[in-house]
Amino acid sequence: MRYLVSGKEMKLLDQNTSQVFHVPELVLMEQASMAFVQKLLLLKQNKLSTALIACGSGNNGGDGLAIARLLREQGIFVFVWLAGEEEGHRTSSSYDVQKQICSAYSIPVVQKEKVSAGEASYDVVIDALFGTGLSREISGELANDIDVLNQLSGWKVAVDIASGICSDDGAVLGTAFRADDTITFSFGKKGQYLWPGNEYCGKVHVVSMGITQESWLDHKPHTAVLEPEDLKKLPSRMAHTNKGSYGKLLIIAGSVNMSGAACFCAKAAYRMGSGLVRVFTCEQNRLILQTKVPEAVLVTGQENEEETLLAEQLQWADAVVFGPGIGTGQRARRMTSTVLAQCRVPLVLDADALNIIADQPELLEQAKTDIILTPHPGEMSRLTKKPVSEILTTLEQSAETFAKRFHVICVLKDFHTVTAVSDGMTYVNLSGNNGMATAGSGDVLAGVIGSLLAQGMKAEEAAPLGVYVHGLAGDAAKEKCGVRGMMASDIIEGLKEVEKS
Ligand SMILES: NC(=O)C1=CN([C@@H]2O[C@H](COP(=O)(O)OP(=O)(O)OC[C@H]3O[C@@H](n4cnc5c(N)ncnc54)[C@H](O)[C@@H]3O)[C@@H](O)[C@H]2O)[C@@H](O)CC1
Ligand SMILES: [K+]
Repeated sequence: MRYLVSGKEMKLLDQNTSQVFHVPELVLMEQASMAFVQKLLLLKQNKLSTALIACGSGNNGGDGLAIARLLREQGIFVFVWLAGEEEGHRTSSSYDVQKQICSAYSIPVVQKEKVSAGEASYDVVIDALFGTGLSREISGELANDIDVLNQLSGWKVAVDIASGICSDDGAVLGTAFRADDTITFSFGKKGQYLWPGNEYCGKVHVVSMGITQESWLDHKPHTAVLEPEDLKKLPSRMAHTNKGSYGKLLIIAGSVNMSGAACFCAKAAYRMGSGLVRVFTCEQNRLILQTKVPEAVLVTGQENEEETLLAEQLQWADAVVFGPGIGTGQRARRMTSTVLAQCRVPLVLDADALNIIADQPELLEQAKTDIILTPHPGEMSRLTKKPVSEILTTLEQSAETFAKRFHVICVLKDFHTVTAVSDGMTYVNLSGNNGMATAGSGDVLAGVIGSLLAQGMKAEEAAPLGVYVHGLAGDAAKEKCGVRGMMASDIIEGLKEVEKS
């Protein structure tokens, strides 16, 4: 697991490193610039001969000037564009020092007219206009400067973060540099991974520059990303075990004409390691389920006995998934009330269950168990009565607010799904790909998380780990069938590969 930080947190880390550990700002700047250059050369395998470095007037610009000097040492023809100064902005003291050094080494400075005329081309265009200090919309000439940079040909690389992207939430403040790669210092910044910032920052590379975990002091980071080493947290398999050792999962899913959701969910749960899965569904789905997932035990009942049967099944289970394909009719509404009132084991609420709860979110307050909700932005919009556009641009905040308000775990699904758990941690998921935007993908996720819960994982661990594993399964599916042809069943097959990774 590694942490992601906001701009404010990065400033705090910076201050603590300078004030408590006595590392001067210029030392950090030098280390950052050296790490940047090392990574840059590694990425292009030393095949660079010309570079343009656009510098703002703060410390991001100071980095840019130091990078110019270090690239020159490597025999690269560098040109710096002092865009911040040209626009009359106040310079930082470290920027002033770096500029003096650049002048002493006669590093060539180009003016805007020359850059915008496109007279010269550069192998790499480096953006050092703004970093984590960006605090308001970019306007006027500086906005135009960014447009000029975006129109240049060549490889585009941002120093720390693409200028114009808010480090906290990924918003575009006015306009933004479009980077192919971003080389960032010490910790990933949240805005590099949240939409739309992720599209502007390109591939993000975190390099070390001398700020360590010790600089957190008493402050606790609260946003994290899971990594391959976190797979060690998956429930272990013991030698002398049987199917009962790996949890009893109840999946309440499917309705007339909706059998697929139950199939995907149950199959995914078995592929995730469950020993026993029961599917509570309607009688019409018997044939298809018994053909597609013969391993699952089916429970169906007549309308007059369904409530009693459901209550019995809730008693049997170690964990429950409720919602995929149940519809939003009277039967589904009755079941929602029963499940929320009577379930005493960890519960995943997905799909139609979320649409029903959207009409009565207070039902969540009555529940007496750990609840994980897995809405996509459309379902979240119905749950919160906020437009989808707002949910998409405030993904982390939306998940966190909902989790806190209802004391639940909120898995807000998107390209980079955000999971807010009730203890205050939030996870941004980086596994997965756009091939997973396909029908049934959400049912697979619900089955994966449900399976981990039934195997005894705590809800606050099962939710982010399930999301991560689901993404890895999607990545394995991409290897086999690409993104266009990927179907939910391929993601289920991909689950088999995760263990090997
Ligand atoms: N955190 C650290 O410890 C280190 C940070 N370094 C660099 O320093 C950067 C942060 O530097 P700064 O805090 O000086 O900030 P920036 O260089 O990102 O921005 C410069 C200044 O521009 C002003 N500004 C903000 N928004 C503006 C807007 N829309 N239009 C015009 N002016 C605006 C602000 O006063 C801000 O301080 C990092 O991104 C990184 O590149 C490195 O030098 C290494 C050490
Ligand atoms: K930048």
